[in-house]
Amino acid sequence: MITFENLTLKYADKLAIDRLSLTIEAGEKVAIIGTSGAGKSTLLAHLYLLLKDNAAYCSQKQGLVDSLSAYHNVYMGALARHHWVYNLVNLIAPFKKPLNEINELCRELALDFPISKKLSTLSGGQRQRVALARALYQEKSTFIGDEPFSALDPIMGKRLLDLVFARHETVIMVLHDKSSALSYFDRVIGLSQGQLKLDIPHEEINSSHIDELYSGSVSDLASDTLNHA
Ligand SMILES: Nc1ncnc2c1ncn2[C@@H]1O[C@H](COP(=O)(O)OP(=O)(O)OP(=O)(O)O)[C@@H](O)[C@H]1O
Repeated sequence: MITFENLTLKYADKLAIDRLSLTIEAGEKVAIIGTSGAGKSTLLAHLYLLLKDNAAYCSQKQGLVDSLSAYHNVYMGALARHHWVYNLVNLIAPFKKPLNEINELCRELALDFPISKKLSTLSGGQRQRVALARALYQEKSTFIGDEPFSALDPIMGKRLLDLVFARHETVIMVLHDKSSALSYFDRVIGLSQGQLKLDIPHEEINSSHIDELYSGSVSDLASDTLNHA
């Protein structure tokens, strides 16, 4: 589905991704882990650029509009599916079909308040779920998420992970939750200082691989695990 070799990405002089080669096949569920500043968000944003037509992207920045309702923020996920006149009328007087669909989606995400509520009045966890609802409402085959459950409790996070997996063929997600990375994903990729240090399939990964990546003692691991790449 996507492949690149020796990818290098910089912000001015700051190296963020360092000669990274990667292939991700359609249907894979890939977790991306690594310490803060390792280059995870930069890699994810690049993957989204490459997969844009078929992917929904839930970024850390969210890009929600505070002055609009939860309904309209979620509806933004469907803007590209409709004529601009339909979108404009729906902005002023929402149509029944998207209202019902978004009500149902918000119910699944445990957003138990009226969807007419303004974004500016929501909590961090509620905003994160509105951003997730907008991504789900895009109905794309690939989900790209940058810590999309970071503000949620673990039970809610796992419930929403199930939902994301059920609705997307391919999932590529940055997350810090070790147990989810180990138990849910087909493959775990680890970055350190912009370099690919781990690439291990589900059957072979264990928590010590992740601990070593986070403790910085991953250099020996790299040569073993990258054979799977
Ligand atoms: N807009 C920017 N301008 C300059 N440097 C940046 C910018 N965004 C990120 N960086 C730098 O690029 C490197 C990679 O950043 P990135 O956000 O991809 O890391 P990350 O692994 O996602 O971190 P975190 O877990 O904290 O979100 C870091 O050293 C960061 O300081």
